[in-house]
Amino acid sequence: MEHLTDKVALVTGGSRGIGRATAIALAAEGVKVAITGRHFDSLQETIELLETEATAVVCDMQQAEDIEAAVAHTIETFGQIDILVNNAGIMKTASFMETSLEDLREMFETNVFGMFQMMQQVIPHMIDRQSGDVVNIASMSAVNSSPQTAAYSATKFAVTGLTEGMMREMRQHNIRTFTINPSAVLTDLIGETSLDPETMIHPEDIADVIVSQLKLNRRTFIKTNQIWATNPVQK
Ligand SMILES: NC(=O)c1ccc[n+]([C@@H]2O[C@H](COP(=O)([O-])OP(=O)(O)OC[C@H]3O[C@@H](n4cnc5c(N)ncnc54)[C@H](O)[C@@H]3O)[C@@H](O)[C@H]2O)c1
Ligand SMILES: CC(=O)[C@H](C)O
Repeated sequence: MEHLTDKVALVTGGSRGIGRATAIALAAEGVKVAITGRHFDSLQETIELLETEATAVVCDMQQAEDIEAAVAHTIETFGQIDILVNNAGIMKTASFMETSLEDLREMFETNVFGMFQMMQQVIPHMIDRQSGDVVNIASMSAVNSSPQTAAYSATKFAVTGLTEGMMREMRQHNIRTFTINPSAVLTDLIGETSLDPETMIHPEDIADVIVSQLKLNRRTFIKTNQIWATNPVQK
């Protein structure tokens, strides 16, 4: 297994949920962490939980100049980026006929275009160093689409396509790319559910999977996974 100590990670959407849990888990491994999000105060709350060198940057994934500035800040602060965790995302649920074009666009802006721009900013630094790890959070909604989530699913299917093609181009540069496909995780994004929270996946469980995959010997990686709750029960 690889050690992650002294590596540098940039985690998007680090203010809560899966992003916060991942930042905490990476920090516990000795990784220096930069987190991004839209609100300075909630980013600061995460920073206080990190037992490592850490920095926070306000960055709206819908703004290309914010993404550029966040990457520049991370490189200026830590000198490199070894691990990019593309986690920031939104979900708006509605029946197909009630889905507005505006909501579809907003989800594509954050979940797909933001991720695309973040990768285009970070990957050149990884190519220069002939090493890097990109972790893209897709979803089980990238595998199966369902009533009420056709538009969200479309963004996550797009994440899969974007990620796989990029991965096939970049592995010749020793860049590993992991697509993470969780089912329902207990976070603000999922909101109220009929499931007993204790039986759902918790954000820390996703963080554990990410850390364990990153620790694999660099000659190998898990291209895509599917993370399920063992026995989700109704409340
Ligand atoms: N919770 C689930 O059931 C679940 C399941 C599968 C995949 N996912 C994916 O996991 C990722 C994280 O979701 P979560 O469940 O932790 O949700 P969350 O709502 O708790 O966190 C989402 C994070 O993304 C940030 N974010 C949203 N829009 C942004 C923007 N425009 N610019 C910058 N930051 C922005 C938020 O501020 C927040 O920090 C998302 O990509 C989501 O689609 C979640
Ligand atoms: C919210 C989500 O992405 C689903 C449940 O996989």
